Amino acid sequence: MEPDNLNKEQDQNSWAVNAWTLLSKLRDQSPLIQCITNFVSMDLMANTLLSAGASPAMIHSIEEIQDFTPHVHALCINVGTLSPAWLPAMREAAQVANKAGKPWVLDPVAAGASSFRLKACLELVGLKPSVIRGNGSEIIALSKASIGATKGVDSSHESMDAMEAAKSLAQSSGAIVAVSGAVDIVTDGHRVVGAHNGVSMMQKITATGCAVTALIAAFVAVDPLHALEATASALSIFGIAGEMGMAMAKGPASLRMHLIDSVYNLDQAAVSSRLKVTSL
Ligand SMILES: Nc1ncnc2c1ncn2[C@@H]1O[C@H](COP(=O)(O)OP(=O)(O)OP(=O)(O)O)[C@@H](O)[C@H]1O
Ligand SMILES: Cc1ncsc1CCO
Ligand SMILES: [Mg+2]
Repeated sequence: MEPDNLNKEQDQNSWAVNAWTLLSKLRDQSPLIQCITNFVSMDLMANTLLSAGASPAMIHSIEEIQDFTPHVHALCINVGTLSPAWLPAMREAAQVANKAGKPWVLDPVAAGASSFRLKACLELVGLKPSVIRGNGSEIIALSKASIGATKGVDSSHESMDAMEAAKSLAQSSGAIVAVSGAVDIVTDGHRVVGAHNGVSMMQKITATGCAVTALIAAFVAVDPLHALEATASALSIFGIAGEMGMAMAKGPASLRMHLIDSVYNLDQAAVSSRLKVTSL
């Protein structure tokens, strides 16, 4: 084998070993993940976390944050069905998590759909999330801080179109930025990796993006010092489960079921034979 190919194969192996190690840790440690999330995603998000081995808690009332948030292992904030009443709780949860040294992850759903939403997302970005995960259109809107014609919660961009936006958002915010799509991009503003697993039918199930953001929170909870690697691993694991689920599915509704089963049943052989992460 050419030395270049040998290096790539070793790289691939070490990503697969790392992703499997993190999933195993998650299953052993069952981190508690607080999710302040939209009404559409609550079910799929909680079930994705449970099937991966984490312990989800959809606790969003501002009255509970001071008591509860210091004890979680990570926090996921998702603005999908945002209304003014929810914002103070999101703000406070992010601040309490920061104070307690707990990682938190932001999903800026439909960031470019309205000025209210964009302003809220930019404020949350300023509260120092460890990771921001959005689709291409969301990351472009956040990075340019501008609203515009959008398809709402769906992306009108390929993830690759958002590469420069992702790098610049990572540099300005200090967060790891992930853009989901055919290739999931993960960057710290300098290094960029692509996670290639997944099937396009995952876009036809609402809240798969929200669910993978929560899964990222769970992976970062078990490896907070390596958020880029944890993020790429979570995206890869979810993508592999999508591929395996698709082999049994007849359409989006049955893929949803098989996706959750595949996250639950994932073994080392599937991770090491299927995982594909490359430098971009
Ligand atoms: N074309 C594609 N091929 C393979 N996998 C894809 C493709 N598009 C998206 N995915 C995968 O589907 C999942 C959801 O990504 P998507 O970009 O649709 O998120 P989203 O737009 O935020 O979704 P939602 O808002 O409904 O939660 C991710 O795991 C992503 O890797
Ligand atoms: C469809 C939808 N609308 C607001 S949030 C959400 C879930 C996918 O982001
Ligand atoms: Mg989304």
